[in-house]
Amino acid sequence: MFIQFKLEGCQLTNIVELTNISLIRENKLLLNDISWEINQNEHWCLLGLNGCGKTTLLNVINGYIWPTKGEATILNHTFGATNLPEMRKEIGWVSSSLQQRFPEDETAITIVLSGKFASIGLYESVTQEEIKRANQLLKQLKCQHFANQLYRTLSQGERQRVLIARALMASPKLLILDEPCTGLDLLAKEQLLLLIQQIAIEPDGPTLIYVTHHVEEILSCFTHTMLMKEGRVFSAGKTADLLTEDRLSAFFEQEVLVQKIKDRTWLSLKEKVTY
Ligand SMILES: Nc1ncnc2c1ncn2[C@@H]1O[C@H](COP(=O)(O)OP(=O)(O)OP(=O)(O)O)[C@@H](O)[C@H]1O
Repeated sequence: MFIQFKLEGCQLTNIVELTNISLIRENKLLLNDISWEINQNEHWCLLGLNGCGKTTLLNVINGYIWPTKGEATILNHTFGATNLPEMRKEIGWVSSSLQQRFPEDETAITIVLSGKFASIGLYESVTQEEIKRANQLLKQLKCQHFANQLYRTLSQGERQRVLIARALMASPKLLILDEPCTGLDLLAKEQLLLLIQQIAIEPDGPTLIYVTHHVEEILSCFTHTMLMKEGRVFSAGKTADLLTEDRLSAFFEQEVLVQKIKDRTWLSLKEKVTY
């Protein structure tokens, strides 16, 4: 078994339930009537071009941005009638923007331990049990050899793995991975994807939302995919039904060639890019 997860508390219905979410900022419609349902036993990939609203949507799911219209229920917490900080403890979030926010002088293991309290920096005392779990997570994410190294001295790939260990520290029910492969070389990226695949197939592991620009990062564990475009849902459903030449050509508004190699989908343009 990769990592032992404990899902505690009441039985969940849906993991994410967004109904007709719209968001207006500075007279711009950033999210346009988005409905999205994520059930247990599903893992989703969110694919979209730059600026289509992916990060904005994740901020709505985490309760950091309040939608202008629509309803959101995340892990049984209905916005407007819930304690958002409590809800956030059940959500792990890894993004490269988070990488810059940690104190310079903290070690990898301290960063992982802070995940228990969903804090940037460790301000609470920790138990031996928690230290044991942090070490176990570091080991399972292949980071044990730099557990006591200063976080600021780690490479980008090493930091991403530490941040995933941190996100898992509180046994989240939902784990959001926002472009975790940004800046990684080919091997570091494939190693990280392998670890993500292992987390996804854990029987009691968290539901995953994986955000990317790159179709080839959509692993076989991602049962469902949402294609997002200009603040809207372009298509959503079973991954196998979405990653077709017709659908992706319509999505990119450009003829694409789809190649399936070893459970992964690779895209290239049939013609030169058009503007
Ligand atoms: N507070 C704001 N006011 C006005 N426009 C905003 C605001 N926040 C975001 N935007 C705009 O909303 C759009 C969506 O931004 P968002 O960061 O969600 O995109 P994204 O899909 O995550 O992009 P990327 O893949 O490049 O990270 C962008 O055009 C951005 O400029």
